[in-house]
Amino acid sequence: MITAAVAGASGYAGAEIVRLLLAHPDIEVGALTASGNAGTRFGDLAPHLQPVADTVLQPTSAETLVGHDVVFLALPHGHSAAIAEALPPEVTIIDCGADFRLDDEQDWTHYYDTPFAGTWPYGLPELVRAGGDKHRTDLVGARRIAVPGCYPTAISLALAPGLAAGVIEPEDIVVVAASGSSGAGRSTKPHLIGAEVMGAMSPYGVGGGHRHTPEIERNFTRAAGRPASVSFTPTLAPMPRGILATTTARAADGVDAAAVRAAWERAYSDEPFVHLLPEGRWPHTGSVLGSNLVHVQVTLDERSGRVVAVAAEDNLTKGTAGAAVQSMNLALGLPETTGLPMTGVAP
Ligand SMILES: NC(=O)C1=CN([C@@H]2O[C@H](COP(=O)(O)OP(=O)(O)OC[C@H]3O[C@@H](n4cnc5c(N)ncnc54)[C@H](OP(=O)(O)O)[C@@H]3O)[C@@H](O)[C@H]2O)C=CC1
Ligand SMILES: CC(=O)N[C@@H](CCC(=O)OP(=O)(O)O)C(=O)O
Repeated sequence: MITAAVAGASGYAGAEIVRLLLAHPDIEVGALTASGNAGTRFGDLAPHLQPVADTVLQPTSAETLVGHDVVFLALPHGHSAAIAEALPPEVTIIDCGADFRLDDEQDWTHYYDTPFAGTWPYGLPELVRAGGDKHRTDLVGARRIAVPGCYPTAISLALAPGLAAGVIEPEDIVVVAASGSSGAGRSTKPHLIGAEVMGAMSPYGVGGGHRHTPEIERNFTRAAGRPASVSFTPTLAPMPRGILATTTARAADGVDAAAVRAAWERAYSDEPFVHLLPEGRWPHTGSVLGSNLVHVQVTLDERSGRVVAVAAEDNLTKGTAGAAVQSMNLALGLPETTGLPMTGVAP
């Protein structure tokens, strides 16, 4: 058996990793850690995870994590580098935080308030690059992996096939995405209190202010093979889980609807977790909840000359914990789909 520890198990992302690991046939769940909740019985915070309900949360430190084959970090950003440095190089570390996602130090410094820690392979196996190669190749055998942000997963998977195929232009991309409130984590924030969220929607990070903007732009630049620019507006939706990302980009000259469809089919026909819906069907967050799937649809709006691609995911599953476990499978040489839910929980 392969042993795995989860740092930050008391949070939403960490608990979702535990849920997936409990269904993984090759993994034995070891230490679960927290910060202020250290010393608490895990079942008091995550009563849905009965098999480990009596596990007591330990403090988050290299001492409590060492000795496991795999360590998942689901901590606020800025806390991963010190822990990673203190663990032996042979331990597989999967970081769900932002610390190792970006490769441009200036971008990091602009959007985050901690020192730049470096760049690890990016845990989005299905994301295509210019030339057709996918990020999967970076993850096989890797010992350090950075899981993408939840918005960049849905947004990048929605539009990258068109950029890699040259059927859309990389400048002037517009993205509006709605997220359930679990995307913000478990700690109470005034704008996330039930009465503020229920029955209402609102944008935030408007005007290029959201920290996922450079991550999305970097992914699109890699897909296009030339600089991409994105206007990204996130919105908060009155639901616990799920992201619906609507992306649009200018169609390249002379491109028709068949060429657009063919680009997305080529990118995703062999992907177990990215499902291009039949023509005319549009993604719905309720259909992917609890699963590691991303549903995608694309069309050419001939009137505006823009391609519209929409993706739906569960922010906590494919948007975080599922990507973490899928990346772990690749890192350890296990079949990529092992232990990952292919079915959702609708309605
Ligand atoms: N929620 C989501 O959809 C996604 C989250 N992520 C990333 O995953 C990470 C965790 O997010 P999420 O689970 O949502 O957040 P939560 O707020 O739900 O959980 C945060 C976790 O970190 C622990 N923690 C808090 N402060 C510290 C500290 N100073 N040192 C060590 N541990 C600390 C908390 O412990 P305690 O409970 O004891 O306070 C808790 O276990 C973040 O980096 C986030 O960006 C990535 C993609 C999507
Ligand atoms: C609804 C909501 O608040 N969502 C979070 C994104 C969650 C995520 O992916 O966060 P990390 O980049 O921190 O890993 C936000 O917009 O900040």
